[in-house]
Amino acid sequence: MSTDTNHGSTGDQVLHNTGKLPARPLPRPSLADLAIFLDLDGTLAPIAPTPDQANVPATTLHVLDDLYRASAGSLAIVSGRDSPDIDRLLGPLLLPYAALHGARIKPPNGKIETMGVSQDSLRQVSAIVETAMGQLPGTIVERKALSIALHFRQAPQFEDEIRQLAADALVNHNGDFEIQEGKMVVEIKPRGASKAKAIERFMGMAPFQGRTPLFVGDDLTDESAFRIVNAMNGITIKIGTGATHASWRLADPPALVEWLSSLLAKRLYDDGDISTEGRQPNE
Ligand SMILES: O=P(O)(O)OC[C@H]1O[C@H](O[C@H]2O[C@H](CO)[C@@H](O)[C@H](O)[C@H]2O)[C@H](O)[C@@H](O)[C@@H]1O
Repeated sequence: MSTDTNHGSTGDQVLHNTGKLPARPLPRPSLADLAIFLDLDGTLAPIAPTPDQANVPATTLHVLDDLYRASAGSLAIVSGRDSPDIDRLLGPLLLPYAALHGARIKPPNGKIETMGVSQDSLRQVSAIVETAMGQLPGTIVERKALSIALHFRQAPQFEDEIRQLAADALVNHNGDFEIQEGKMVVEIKPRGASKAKAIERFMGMAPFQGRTPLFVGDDLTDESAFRIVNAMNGITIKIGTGATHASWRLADPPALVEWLSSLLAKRLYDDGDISTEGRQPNE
C-alpha cells in the first residue's frame, strides 16, 4: 500500500538517499544569490485528509512574503495544484508559480504560459475515471484545468483499482497524458509536463537568472526538479522520509519554515534590514 513515504524509483532512475535525517547541517545561502522554488502540498501546507482541507499556516505566509522581498522577487511556487488553488492557498500573496506539475507557468511578468493539451482527450479520460470512481466510495476525483488527480487517502483499499483505472483510461490517450504517482494519489497529467522543465524556464528569466537555485519538495513529482537543480549545482531539500535525489532533508513543513526564517535572520544580521526593493505583485 502507498503511504506518505515514497519508495523506489521515479521510473527513469533509482532513488538514493533512503536514510534518515542527514548528519550534516543545511547550508546557509545568502538570499541575495538565491532563486527559491518551493513545492506546496507537503512542503508549505501540511498534508491534510482531503485537498480542500489543506492550508498554509499564517506564519508560513509571513515568511514567504519576507523571502519574496529579501530575494528581490526570486521566489516561485512549483506545484501539482491548479492555478486558482495556488492563489487561494497562498492568499493574500500572489507569487509567480508553476502549476499542474509544470504544465502552466505564471512568470514574474504575469503572462501565463500554458502547455497545449487536447481538451477532447481530457474530457474523454475524465468521463472514464469519473464514472468508475463514482463506484469507489471515499475516493475523490480532483478535476484540474489540464490534469486529473485520483485520490484514495480516504479509501486506501481502492489503491490498486485506481492505479489500474488510470492505466486503462490512458490506453487510447498515452500520446497526450501520462501517470504521475504521488502521496495517496494517482494523477493523470499532460505528457512531458515536469517541475524540472518549469524550473529551467524560470532560471532563464529575470530575476531568477544567474542565481543559485534552491528547490524544496516532498513527493515523487518533485524528484525531476531535485535532479535538474542538483545538475545546476543548486540546493535540494526533501521534506520528510523516503528515497530521494535531494541532497538535504528536513523533517516537516515547520522545520522548513524555521530554516527559511534563519536565512531571513542571517540577512538581517548581514545587511541590517530587509529591503523592499524588487517587490512587485504583492505590493
Ligand atoms: O506538487 P504539490 O504542491 O505537492 O501538489 C501535489 C498534489 O497535492 C495535493 O494532493 C496531496 O495533498 C492533499 C492535501 O494535503 C492530500 O489530501 C492528498 O492525499 C495528497 O496527494 C493536490 O490535491 C493535488 O492536486 C496535487 O497535485
